[in-house]
Amino acid sequence: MKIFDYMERYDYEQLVFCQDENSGLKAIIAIHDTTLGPALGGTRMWTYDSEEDAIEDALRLARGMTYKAAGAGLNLGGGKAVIIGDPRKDKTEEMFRAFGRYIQGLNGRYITAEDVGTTVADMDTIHMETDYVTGVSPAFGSSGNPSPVTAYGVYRGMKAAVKAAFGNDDLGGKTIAVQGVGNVAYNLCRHLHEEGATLIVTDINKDNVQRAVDEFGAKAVDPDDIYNQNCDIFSPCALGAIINDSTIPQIKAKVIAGAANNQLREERHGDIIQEMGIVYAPDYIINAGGLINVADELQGYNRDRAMKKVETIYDNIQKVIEISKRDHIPTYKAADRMCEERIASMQRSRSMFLQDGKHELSRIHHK
Ligand SMILES: NC(=O)c1ccc[n+]([C@@H]2O[C@H](COP(=O)([O-])OP(=O)(O)OC[C@H]3O[C@@H](n4cnc5c(N)ncnc54)[C@H](O)[C@@H]3O)[C@@H](O)[C@H]2O)c1
Ligand SMILES: CC(C)C[C@H](N)C(=O)O
Repeated sequence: MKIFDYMERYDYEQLVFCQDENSGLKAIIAIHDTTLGPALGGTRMWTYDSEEDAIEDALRLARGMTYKAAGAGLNLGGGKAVIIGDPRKDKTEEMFRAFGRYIQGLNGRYITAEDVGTTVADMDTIHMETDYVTGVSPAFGSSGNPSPVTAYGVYRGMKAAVKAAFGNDDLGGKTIAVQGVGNVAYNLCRHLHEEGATLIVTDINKDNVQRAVDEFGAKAVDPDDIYNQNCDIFSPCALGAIINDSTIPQIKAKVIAGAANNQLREERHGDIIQEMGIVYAPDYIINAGGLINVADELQGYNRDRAMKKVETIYDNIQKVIEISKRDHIPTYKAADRMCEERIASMQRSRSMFLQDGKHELSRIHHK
């Protein structure tokens, strides 16, 4: 991979490599765009096959966060971090504290939170070294685990997409195939089950599957069989790039709405599913609930205020679908357009000089 070529193509600001021999930390922090504010995005811990895979994941996820924050109406930029390692075996206090010190060194350009493979306890450890971390334990006045809030946002966004596809937003009686029933999807399944949906689930983790079977009466299928299920909605809630050349021909659902980041392997896959008449709820719009929730910590966390903002995901999905119809473009392009327009217009307004500008880090700096 030619790193500068890649960074130039999507206009990345910064890529930081963190190495600490003592703790074994090998991490990458990618900052995509800070036009709207400091870059906020989670830290993923994963056993990457190669360093190149880890760099690419950090870069792709960081760019997604720029769009996620812009689409959700937040004054935040996009960034993401990855730690190379097995979250079940390789975590230590030294590692996360070393990582926290690297974040502190960026002096607020990047703020972290949870992602796949990291937990509230990890954020608490990072918090020993830096204030630039969210999703910390409620005991610190923070918002805690973002996953249930992400799940609620996905549930609301799914209803908006279902309304566009079926004429009303009732999920009762709908069959929903859920890929991955981890932190977010477990909570999502609870909302769907409560509304009377029939669930089909899969996961590579057998305990997670069993929990969904036991608690929500879900039907379990093998991971490779989730795409071709007879269902109304396909909900990808595991990892990215699962909408691709080999899965698309199998999909029978009328709606794709799930929590996973970077669901389209390539943009052209978004064009293909649009042509098939599938309503695709763009990932970074529908899964913004966790970001909205942790971002609220920067103002002094208020759960009611955060949840009110999470409700707007329903409206945002509707807005994207309207733009898609108006401009005759797929929903993923409509979402990009909506977010890019906001960033560009804020960029223009920020060129105006203010002697002492207010920004998102005021809370931290005025402590
Ligand atoms: N946690 C959040 O608040 C949040 C917010 C926005 C987006 N997301 C995204 O949502 C997705 C899920 O996040 P999470 O926090 O629930 O993670 P998680 O690790 O708790 O859950 C993911 C689940 O997917 C399963 N899985 C992995 N590969 C699979 C495969 N090939 N087939 C089937 N199952 C597979 C895992 O075993 C796990 O149970 C991720 O893509 C994450 O980036 C999460
Ligand atoms: C809680 C968020 C800041 C991070 C989350 N993992 C996301 O991708 O949106």
